[in-house]
Amino acid sequence: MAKIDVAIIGASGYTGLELMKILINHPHFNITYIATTEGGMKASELHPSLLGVFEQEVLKADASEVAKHAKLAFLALPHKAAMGFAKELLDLHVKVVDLSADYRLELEAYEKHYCEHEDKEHLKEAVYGLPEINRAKIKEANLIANPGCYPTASILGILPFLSYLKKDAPIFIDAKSGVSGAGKKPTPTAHFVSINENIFAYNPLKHRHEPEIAEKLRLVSGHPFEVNFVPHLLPVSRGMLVSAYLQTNEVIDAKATLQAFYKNERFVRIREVPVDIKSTAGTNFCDIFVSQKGKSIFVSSSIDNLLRGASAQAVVNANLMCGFEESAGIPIIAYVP
Ligand SMILES: NC(=O)C1=CN([C@@H]2O[C@H](COP(=O)(O)OP(=O)(O)OC[C@H]3O[C@@H](n4cnc5c(N)ncnc54)[C@H](OP(=O)(O)O)[C@@H]3O)[C@@H](O)[C@H]2O)C=CC1
Ligand SMILES: CC(=O)N[C@@H](CCC(=O)OP(=O)(O)O)C(=O)O
Repeated sequence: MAKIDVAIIGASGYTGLELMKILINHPHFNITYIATTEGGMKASELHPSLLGVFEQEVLKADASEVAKHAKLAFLALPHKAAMGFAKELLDLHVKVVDLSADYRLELEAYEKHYCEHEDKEHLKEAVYGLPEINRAKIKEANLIANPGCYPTASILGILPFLSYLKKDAPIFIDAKSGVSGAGKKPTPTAHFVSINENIFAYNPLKHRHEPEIAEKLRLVSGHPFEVNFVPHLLPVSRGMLVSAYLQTNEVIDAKATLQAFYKNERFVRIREVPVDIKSTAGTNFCDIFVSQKGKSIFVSSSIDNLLRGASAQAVVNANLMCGFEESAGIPIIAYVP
């Protein structure tokens, strides 16, 4: 089978590196174009870990050049920078998997929580790339809005219980992320001295992922659940642990419900003991554990923020868009110990 040529824009960042690591060995994709804002170096100069492994030239990002070299492009750019580029690529008939938040939300919510949208036309056709809820649509899509890392872990944990939830009870989500979730640009909170042997909440009840989680739960359930979301920064490089506290209408068998819901899903694993971040680090798995006391449910999920939360999920989406096996080239062996 002929390989499909793909581009990575934003190759200098953390998710750009993870995309390269997955795509270098992918059975059906060929990296033909990689770019940063300025270009002019080799991939191994951007990321010394690629020395002797992947020496491709990094170019200055240019949409018309992408269209000459690739059928599909991964955008690993910050919000706002991504939509300008995506618009150009889509007009040139290049399929796009956008890792940023630019196409994830309905217009009104996006403009309330981010900025004015510069590509309202394509926003209408974007498909939210969480395969467990949108697999059929992803297969037909030209533009994928790859989900945020916190929303991926949160939605996957809550989804099996949505139809049993008490409609007037708020959903509480306590989330913790490794520092790579903030991207490679150093910030005061990500400084070694601030984060080492420390833990703290940030943007409690006003993080931009709260509306993303609420919107997707509403679209699946038809009910506007109140979502209360509090993220924390963990003193680790990668990994994400999300715990949700739920109330059901009736007493259900939570574990049986969870198992039945995900029985055919390759990248969701149901754990018998509370989940941990090391068992999913380096993989596309979302591990989920559930415990209950009558109608009160504790559901906890773990993902690698850079992989299931970004780059590996992006490649799963590209696999589906191109008619390949969903799991082709997707990492499944965790970085343990
Ligand atoms: N890190 C994570 O865990 C997750 C990240 N995401 C999303 O994926 C996208 C990429 O994230 P990540 O790789 O972590 O980010 P990084 O900050 O590590 O990398 C982003 C890259 O984009 C390039 N860039 C291009 N235009 C701009 C600009 N205007 N301002 C700043 N940088 C620019 C920069 O490289 P250069 O200037 O060299 O071109 C930079 O290396 C983001 O939208 C992020 O929100 C989503 C889920 C999880
Ligand atoms: C630890 C940390 O800072 N995490 C980021 C979210 C991760 C991410 O990149 O999500 P988006 O794709 O929506 O930007 C944050 O809280 O903003």
